[in-house]
Amino acid sequence: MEEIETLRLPAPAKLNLLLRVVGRREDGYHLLQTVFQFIDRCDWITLGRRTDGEIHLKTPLPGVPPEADLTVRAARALAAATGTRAGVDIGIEKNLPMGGGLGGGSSDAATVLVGLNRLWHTGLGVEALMELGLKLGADVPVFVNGRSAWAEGVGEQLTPLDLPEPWYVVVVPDCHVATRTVFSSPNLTRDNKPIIIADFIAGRQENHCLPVVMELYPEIGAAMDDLSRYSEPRLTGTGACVFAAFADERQARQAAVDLGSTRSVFVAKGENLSPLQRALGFDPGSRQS
Ligand SMILES: C[C@@](CO)(OP(=O)(O)O)[C@H](O)COP(=O)(O)OP(=O)(O)OC[C@H]1O[C@@H](n2ccc(N)nc2=O)[C@H](O)[C@@H]1O
Ligand SMILES: Nc1ncnc2c1ncn2[C@@H]1O[C@H](COP(=O)(O)OP(=O)(O)O)[C@@H](O)[C@H]1O
Repeated sequence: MEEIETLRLPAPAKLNLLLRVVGRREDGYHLLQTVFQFIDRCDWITLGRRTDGEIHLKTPLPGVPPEADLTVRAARALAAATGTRAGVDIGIEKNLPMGGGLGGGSSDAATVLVGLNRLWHTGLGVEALMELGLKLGADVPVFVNGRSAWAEGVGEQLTPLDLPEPWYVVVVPDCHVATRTVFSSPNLTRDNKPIIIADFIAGRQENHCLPVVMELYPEIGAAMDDLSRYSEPRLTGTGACVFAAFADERQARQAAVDLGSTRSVFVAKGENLSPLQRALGFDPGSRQS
């Protein structure tokens, strides 16, 4: 069988369709209830095999030292866990705004874990990859698993959900939100009562970070006001991006054209199977990686 030398794979964005803060762990991390859905807007990751054991980032991102980049950290984590002597050249085509609440960094890391596990023949199962990913960021496991999900804990306790797959208009406000800033605000309500999945299915879609985010970043409230002229606006994660769902692609595209005269905006389709797993030909329901 011919050896694969290079893989080029998508790293999709996620939206948080709900984000609730229901407590705090001893280490200060917040306990969440959230719903993740993927969208077909993606970064693209290229992985080229090296035989010298080096892990090299060919396309460093502005403001992110290569050793801090989540793709490099993911590759190092997989190498350390498996003891492989293989190396890799990593390329990132960045389409997702950084600090946008779309999970781009976490998704890049997940794509490296899943892609390199294949390129390097390291043979870890999906659970082991999710566990490695969790050490890199709370959002990495859902991108490794690749199914829309209800999540609890810090986002690692996943229950796959079969959701409607609407069109989304996503507005990218002109500001970056540091997740840490939002979670360290004294004004964040941290003791909300937990709900159950059926409550979400019945229509709950609040984001408990929204009041703090609107107070710290007025630009995000302004973007929500603009989007609310077309459909009900929501915040993804701790922001900055806001989004609204449309049943119809034409309406979504028309809203994006209107908003696009003054704002950075894109249209994307909700997807319950991640574009990464689709690209790798994973059978939904199969646990093979
Ligand atoms: C809020 C969510 C929802 O999907 O997404 P984003 O808005 O960042 O995309 C995630 O849980 C983001 O998880 P993760 O990607 O691990 O967050 P990081 O940026 O590493 O977190 C930065 C800091 O925020 C605080 N933090 C983060 C997550 C959490 N559940 N509780 C916290 O208190 C911690 O102080 C942490 O050191
Ligand atoms: N490959 C990467 N892509 C994006 N951000 C990265 C990456 N590696 C490290 N980071 C750091 O992670 C931070 C959060 O990135 P990102 O995942 O895009 O935002 P969010 O968590 O708001 O969805 C960035 O501001 C950056 O400093």
